[in-house]
Amino acid sequence: MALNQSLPSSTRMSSATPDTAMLEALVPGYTLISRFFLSYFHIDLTAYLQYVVALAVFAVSLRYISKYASEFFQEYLISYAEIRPDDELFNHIMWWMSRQSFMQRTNHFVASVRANVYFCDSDDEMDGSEEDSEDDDFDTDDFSDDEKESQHQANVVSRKKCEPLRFTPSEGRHFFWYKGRLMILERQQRTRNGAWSLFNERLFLSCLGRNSSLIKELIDEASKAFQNRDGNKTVIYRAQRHSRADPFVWVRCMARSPRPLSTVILEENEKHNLVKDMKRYLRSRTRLWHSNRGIAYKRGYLLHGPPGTGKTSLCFAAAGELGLPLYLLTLNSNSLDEDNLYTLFADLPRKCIVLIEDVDTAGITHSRGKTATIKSKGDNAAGADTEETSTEEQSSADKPPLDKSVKDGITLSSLLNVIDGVASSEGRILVMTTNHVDRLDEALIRIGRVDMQVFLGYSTKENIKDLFTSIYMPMESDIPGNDKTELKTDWSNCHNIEKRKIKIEWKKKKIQDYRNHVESLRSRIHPLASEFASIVPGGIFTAAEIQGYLLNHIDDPEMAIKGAEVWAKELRETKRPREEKAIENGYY
Ligand SMILES: Nc1ncnc2c1ncn2[C@@H]1O[C@H](COP(=O)(O)OP(=O)(O)OP(=O)(O)O)[C@@H](O)[C@H]1O
Repeated sequence: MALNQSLPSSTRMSSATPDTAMLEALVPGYTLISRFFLSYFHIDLTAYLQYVVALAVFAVSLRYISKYASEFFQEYLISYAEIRPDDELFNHIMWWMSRQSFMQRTNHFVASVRANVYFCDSDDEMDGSEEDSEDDDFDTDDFSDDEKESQHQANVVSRKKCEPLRFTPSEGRHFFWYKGRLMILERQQRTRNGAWSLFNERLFLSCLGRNSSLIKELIDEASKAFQNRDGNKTVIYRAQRHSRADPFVWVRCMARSPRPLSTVILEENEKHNLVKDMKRYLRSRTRLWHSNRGIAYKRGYLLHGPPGTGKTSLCFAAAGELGLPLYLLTLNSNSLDEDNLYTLFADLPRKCIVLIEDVDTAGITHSRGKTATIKSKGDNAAGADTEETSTEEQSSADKPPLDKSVKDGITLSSLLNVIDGVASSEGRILVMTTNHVDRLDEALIRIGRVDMQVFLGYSTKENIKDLFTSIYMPMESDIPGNDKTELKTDWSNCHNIEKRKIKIEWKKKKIQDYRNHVESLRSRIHPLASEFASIVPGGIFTAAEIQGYLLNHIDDPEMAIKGAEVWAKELRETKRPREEKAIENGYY
């Protein structure tokens, strides 16, 4: 013992080597730490070896015990639900959370304005701000027109600056009470290669106890609340991806008030036949009829015609009329491949409209890529329509190819497989639009893939009259007092009862004046429409062009008529070279 004490410290250290080696294995860096203590504090950790070992063993076992205890706890004592970010439910929960009072009290949250993934379409709030603006118009009546205009502008600008703030739970655990029980929401985010990706997020909802009914109730409530705010609006989804590494998925982009079918001006028969056909297809007995006969339950439409003739508008109005969500898909992206397209179609709900706009510009016209053809033959071996495919290929081969035969992304073959292959999704309505129907491959528009074609052409005299009427004819909801705008006016800051009465009387008079103006406009609108149609030539302008002109004179139909001749002449001159070129190319 005395000998050991007289030895230099380095020798003492080396005599403890087997122990330190063991400690080094348990506590990496132990040797360095003990040397540090010895040289600077003159404390020999080896003297406390048994305590250090005990501590190390305790720390290691605690790690394991806590891991197993937490697993046991999660397995047997709590219920939890995982919500994946590629599921629409993720947005429902985040939106619902943002509305809960505990989000106002929490001290770690994500703050955002409307333009984010959960709140990209708070139409309800938008409507509110529009209503306010109408009140502004009434209240600024004492000013001159210029002052009124600049005050209105100032209001609009200030409203724009005041985007509503939304707070959602940030990464980590959040505790809150729901129906008297403690709930935990855990948001986990993992970055991929340093980049944030929505798809790497995970959301867990948990509560104490093995009964998960409360979590299900919460999810149900959040989902219903989210859907209820849409009311009868047409919800629009778009295929998009969050980063280059992610696949395309359907992302809800907005919910818009449905467009009345009557505001899409074209032959009455055409649009009613289209909607009637869609309605017939959606009946449950049609589904049964198809399944009894082994006929694929799907329906395709092609809307074609020059740009600005109402193809998209018609599709949107039909979605509103049928109460279906609209799924927008563009095939132009090089990174969209057959597998991804297939997944997108597989993810569609049972009843919806898929709109593929400008299908001719997707680089898949007239030509089935070599690789894709081989692929489609392979698919046919699995039971698809072999004979038909080969005849279609023959017909395609006869035509001069307009595009490269193979492109990155979607090939014609891929598209045909997805919309009409054996495993393609059933129940959806597919609408394709094009400006150049003659450029499309026959295979794409053959009966079965496209069951009805609707041509939307330049506006006829009758269409011009209808367009004029639909733009200037006041609607019931335009009249103040017929909707909630009048009731929403805030008189609360007007405490003087007499003054208040005067204000209300004043407002009533304003409304009456506006009603008189509307009545007078209503009685004049049809003769004005006929006059406008007699000036603007039929069969030359698109509805979009005419609408654009009329919107420039939105407050003054008489002025629109006055300037119509000059406008039509000038537009015709600018269009002439385009028309000639189009005729030369055989497009129209
Ligand atoms: N037939 C129509 N009836 C009423 N409005 C129309 C009509 N056609 C076009 N419009 C108006 O013109 C604008 C453009 O219409 P829309 O996008 O539906 O045309 P489109 O044929 O789909 O054009 P594109 O081929 O360029 O996609 C919209 O604001 C729409 O209100």
